[in-house]
Amino acid sequence: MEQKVVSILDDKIKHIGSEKGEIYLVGPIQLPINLDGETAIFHWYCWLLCKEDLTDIEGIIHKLSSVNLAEMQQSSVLVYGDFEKAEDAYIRMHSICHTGDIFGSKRCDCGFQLHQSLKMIVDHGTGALFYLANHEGRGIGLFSKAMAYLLQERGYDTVEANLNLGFVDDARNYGDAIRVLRALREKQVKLITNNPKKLDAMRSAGLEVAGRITLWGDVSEYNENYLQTKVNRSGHLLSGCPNE
Ligand SMILES: Nc1nc2c(ncn2[C@@H]2O[C@H](COP(=O)(O)OP(=O)(O)OP(=O)(O)O)[C@@H](O)[C@H]2O)c(=O)[nH]1
Repeated sequence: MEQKVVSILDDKIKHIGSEKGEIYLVGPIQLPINLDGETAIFHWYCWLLCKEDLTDIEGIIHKLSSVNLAEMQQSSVLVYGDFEKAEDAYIRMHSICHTGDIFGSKRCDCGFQLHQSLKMIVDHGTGALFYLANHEGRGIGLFSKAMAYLLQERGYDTVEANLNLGFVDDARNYGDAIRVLRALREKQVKLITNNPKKLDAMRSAGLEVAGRITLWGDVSEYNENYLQTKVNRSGHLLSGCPNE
């Protein structure tokens, strides 16, 4: 392996080790993002979860070519502003949504929330958006979400559909994201969410959450039931909703 390659990458990989498994965090990488015609410069990091300690950058590179990472999803985080030192920072823990984020589906509000939370972070001046790749369908996976959608088309609500397919309503875990957050910032954060369970998950993991910022919008005939179910069955808080 070329020494030059090693020296380019060496100080761009952070090892976050614990008995819960190894995390390798690569970055920052400059990412100019188009937000309604304005370009905002974010710093992007991606992380890899690993059972074994790969010791050094050469060990990591060696491993990469022998595992098929494209068959697995990796999570990442977009950081804006002086994230480590600023007193006040916004955090969005965004669960991957293939249909809403990529295709722009209006059956949910995910695409809107992704875009809007990046804008909120930029307007605020400092923050980070965690894009959590193992959260599809609230943790049930894309194929199961497609089956859940079919049940929803026949009258089941989001929660019932998950339960009838043998899942819990919400199978998401924030453990790795919190470990990465801690490596990037130790000070308190404010969470962009309508979901009190996310707040509980952060707080019970020992994170100092100083407040919650609501994020409602893009209500349409296509996602009315979905949003209503969030409030009626999943405990999402309506405070701050424009139609409250
Ligand atoms: N199982 C299931 N998951 C869905 C459905 N629609 C969207 N999702 C997933 O829901 C996740 C987003 O979670 P939500 O419950 O909408 O919102 P939240 O993250 O709990 O709360 P907020 O922080 O307020 O957005 C994404 O992973 C989507 O893929 C659905 O109909 N069924």
